[in-house]
Amino acid sequence: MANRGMASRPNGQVAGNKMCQFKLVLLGESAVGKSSLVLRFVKGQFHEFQESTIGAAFLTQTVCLEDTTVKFEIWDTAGQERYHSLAPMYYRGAQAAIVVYDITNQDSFARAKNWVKELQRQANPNIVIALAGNKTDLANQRTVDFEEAQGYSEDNGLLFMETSAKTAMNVNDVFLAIAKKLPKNDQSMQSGNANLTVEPPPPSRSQCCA
Ligand SMILES: Nc1nc2c(ncn2[C@@H]2O[C@H](COP(=O)(O)OP(=O)(O)OP(=O)(O)O)[C@@H](O)[C@H]2O)c(=O)[nH]1
Repeated sequence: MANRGMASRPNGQVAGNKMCQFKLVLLGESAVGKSSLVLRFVKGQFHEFQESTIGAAFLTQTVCLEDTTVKFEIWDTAGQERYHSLAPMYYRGAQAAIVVYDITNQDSFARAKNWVKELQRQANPNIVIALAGNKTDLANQRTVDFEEAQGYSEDNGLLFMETSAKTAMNVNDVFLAIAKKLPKNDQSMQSGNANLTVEPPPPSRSQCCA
């Protein structure tokens, strides 16, 4: 999805564009589709039998805005309860988070609200949070109202979208909306010919630019 129709460098940066790098974390109950959303966004793929994440997974993807290339360093966390205590390592220092629930599972919505609370208390105070109601392709099994989640998001200053990793609905759009909302200040930008090497950073790294 990145750089379509534009001259790009090997690191995904568009020539002449400013480069900006952000750490983004995905949180949410197990099996809501966090890994599937990342796989769709990064590789354009979907697996019906996606394996449950152990610990966390790291991937990167770039998004091109008008004059800025935004590189996301994505930490896909494991949703199983036994990994809960690891989560702060991944959300600390993150500039963005996607909290995911499954629209067919009320419990996962309640869990998502708890993640939002935890982020608001313990993460970077300026963190951009998006709430994603995933599996909209299963709308006939819906148990979480769109309006309820939208109202909750408005009350809590969150971006909100319903998504489907299976059909790709709104997947790129969530990341794009986050990229647009993130502050592009001097600290997060590099000029056009910057040559970034991106290695999996330690989870506690807090600055967005190499
Ligand atoms: N129908 C449908 N199934 C989905 C969607 N997204 C994910 N799934 C399925 O839901 C299951 C769980 O997906 P994962 O991506 O592994 O979920 P996860 O939140 O990363 O789970 P953990 O790694 O355990 O935290 C898999 O069988 C996926 O194929 C979707 O949008 N629609």
